[in-house]
Amino acid sequence: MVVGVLALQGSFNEHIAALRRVGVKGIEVRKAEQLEKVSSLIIPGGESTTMAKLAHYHNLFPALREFVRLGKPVWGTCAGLIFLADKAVGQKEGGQELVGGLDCTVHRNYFGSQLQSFEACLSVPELASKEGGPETFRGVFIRAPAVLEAGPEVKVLAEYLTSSEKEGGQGGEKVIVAVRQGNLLGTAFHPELTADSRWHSYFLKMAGEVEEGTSNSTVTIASSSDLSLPFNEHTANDLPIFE
Ligand SMILES: NC(=O)CC[C@H](N)C(=O)O
Repeated sequence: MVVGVLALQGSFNEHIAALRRVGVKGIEVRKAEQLEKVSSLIIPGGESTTMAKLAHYHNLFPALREFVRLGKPVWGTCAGLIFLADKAVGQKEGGQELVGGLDCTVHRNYFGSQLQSFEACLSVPELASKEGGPETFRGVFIRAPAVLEAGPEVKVLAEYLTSSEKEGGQGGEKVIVAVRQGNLLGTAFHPELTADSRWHSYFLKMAGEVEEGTSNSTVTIASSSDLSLPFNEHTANDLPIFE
């Protein structure tokens, strides 16, 4: 399986490295014709406004929309989630172009500025292995978006309980941070910045099922030896800066 990774801006190298760790080749996609060579696509985190400008410049939007429309598997992380949403709020003046397809409204910077970046332990039942592996996942949130509204076809895979007012919202509020709608997967955080490759395995399994035509919204994750690896030691101060 060859997975395309949109390589206009942001953490595309980290996704390619994460794919390599699970034994899959990821190839950089910058042009519409390169999309024809891949069966699934990851849209990385970064800065969605900049990425949208670059995608527009390279005339990629029609091909990306067609890719989604054809039912090919696409995973958007952070800025990539914003790209996939049908609607985004909190955009810069004049708005920004979206690929769409995911029946969601996202807030671009729900958790605040770069300084409000954080890590949090999330409960993700879909990531638990059959053998009873953990369902918890350490999410790295960098100036992260959140899903404000999700349509009936959207399955919520993870929520985050805000604990204080400075993280946005009123505190003690549940916000949606991971979703799946058929062939589309969206995470508000950055699994490619951790050593835990279960989200990449989840996407590959999902992509395999979409290709075989046996897709439903449930994917079984095999237990992964990667779980014993330590997480990368990111702190809010040494996280990559995405403007
Ligand atoms: N880490 C990220 O991808 C941040 C996304 C950012 N909030 C945006 O609007 O693009």
